[in-house]
Order: sequence, then C-alpha cells, then structure tokens
Amino acid sequence: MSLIEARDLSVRYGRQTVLSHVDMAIERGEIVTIVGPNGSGKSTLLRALIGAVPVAGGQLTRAPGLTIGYVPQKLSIDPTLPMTVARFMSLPHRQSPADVARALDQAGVPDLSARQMTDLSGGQFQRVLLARALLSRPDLLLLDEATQGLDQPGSAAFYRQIEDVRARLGCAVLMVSHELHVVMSASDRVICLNGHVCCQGTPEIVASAPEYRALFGSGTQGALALYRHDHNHSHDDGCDHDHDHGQDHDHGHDHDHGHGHGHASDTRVMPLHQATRDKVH
Ligand SMILES: Nc1ncnc2c1ncn2[C@@H]1O[C@H](COP(=O)(O)OP(=O)(O)OP(=O)(O)O)[C@@H](O)[C@H]1O
Repeated sequence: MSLIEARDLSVRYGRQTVLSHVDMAIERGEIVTIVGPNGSGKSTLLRALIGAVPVAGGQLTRAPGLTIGYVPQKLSIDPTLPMTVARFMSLPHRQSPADVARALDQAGVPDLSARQMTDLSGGQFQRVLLARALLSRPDLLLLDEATQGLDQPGSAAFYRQIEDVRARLGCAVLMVSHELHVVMSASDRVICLNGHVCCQGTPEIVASAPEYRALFGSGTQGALALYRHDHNHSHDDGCDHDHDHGQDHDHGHDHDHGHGHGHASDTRVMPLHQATRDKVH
C-alpha cells in the first residue's frame, strides 16, 4: 500500500478550482519532487495531503497510522521575541531535551539548541524547521520550497541533508522545488503540476532536455527554470501522463514560447533570463 494516494483529487478556494483530477501516490522511502509554474497548486497539494485544506472531490487515502512531518514554505518569527531553538522546538508541544537533540542532530545542526532563533542564518533556520518536522518521526516528510532564500551551495547542502535523513530514517520525502538542477540529482521521481498532473516520471525525462544538459554540464548552476507548456503536443516519451480528462487545460496563461511543441517531454528547462522573458518563473 502507498503511504498516501490521491485519486481524482480536486481542491477549490471559493469558486476557483486550483487542483483537478490529480492522481498521485507516494511510496515508502522514495524522494519525489513537485515542480510547476507559480500558482500551479504545488503548495495547495501539500496542504491537501496534510488535511490543511479541504478536498472538493476525489479521494485521499493515507496508510493506517501514517505520520507526516511538514516544513511550510514560510514561517515568520517575531524578531522582538526572544526564543531559543530548544524552546521553538517545543512549540506547540513540549518535547524532551533528548528528542530535541536527536532531531537537531538528524537535521545536521546538533549544536544550535541554545541559540536564539533570530540569530540563525537562513540555512540554519531551515534546518531547525526540518528538525521540528522530524520530531514526530515521520513516515513521510513534506517540504514546501524549503530552500527558498538560500544561495545555491546552501540549498544543495540542504538537499544533501534531506537525502541523509531519508537514508537514516527511511522516510519518504515529497518536496516542492523550483531548483531543477537540484531536483535532478536529489529525486527518484518528479511530478509536474499545473493545476493537474501534466507528467510524472524519473528526473532523466527532464534532464534529457538539451538546454538543461548544456547548462548543467557547463556549471551554470542555478540559472534554470521550468517553463510553462501547452498541451497541444503528443506524449510519446515514456512519461506517465495524467491530464486527459476532457477538461480545458488552458488556465489562462498558456502562450507560444517559440520553442516548438510536440516535443519529447512536458518538462523542459531553460536559462532563467529566457524563462523570465517568457513570463514564467
Ligand atoms: N488560502 C487561499 N485562498 C484563496 N486562494 C488561494 C489560497 N492559497 C492559494 N490560493 C490560490 O491558489 C492558486 C495556487 O496556489 P499555490 O500556492 O498552491 O500555488 P504554488 O504552485 O505553490 O505557487 P508558488 O510556486 O508561487 O508558490 C493560486 O492561484 C493562489 O492564488
């Protein structure tokens, strides 16, 4: 049985349908990354999986007794409020010093316990959030753009930590990331989301794009972005596709990128400057 499985899942905010016909499942111990344009419903999907937003349709099945650790996209702490890392780790539920120490160690920051939260670097802060999510000894760790604000070496180190956590704890990891170059090396599987699952498969499907290889191979790390694609092309690439539900997939953003469609994969990478010009992230 999968740890968690969504079948024909849809989520609405008021009258806006943010996710529709989403089919996906996470298996024990795998690292899966969700990629997709801004506003494509990545955070919403994670929040639906933890039950923080109601499901409008379809089914969500969790393995019995499933424990989920969640690292949110943003967490602001009042800078005027003195709070040590140890105290923060005990919110909202008191934790034993041994459990706090264990989780900080697993997150790669064993010596931060007595530090003030406001004194932490961005990378240290993210690791403390990770440690807090590990307190519950999760079977499934959900990370929503956990490396936002970190520089490239910082985020690469963070993802190495995630791999270490997976190896040590055996938990599955589902994360949202915009950093495709890291996604490629750190994920077993990639799900491309655009209000629905456009495409899912191994990172090689994405990495096979010549633009990606050119950039990644030449060390231009970080200058990559996912670009939005339309759906008027055939899927003959061995990728699992799940979007033909007879619905209109034009969510109001699709436009001609001038890169030609009918390409081998839904997911491509391109230099960030080019992506920006094309009004994608
Ligand atoms: N609480 C909310 N109430 C109403 N609309 C929301 C809410 N949260 C998100 N939305 C809308 O739902 C859509 C999907 O948002 P979501 O944050 O899931 O996308 P995302 O793919 O994670 O985006 P990003 O990459 O920018 O973080 C957006 O149009 C957003 O404006």
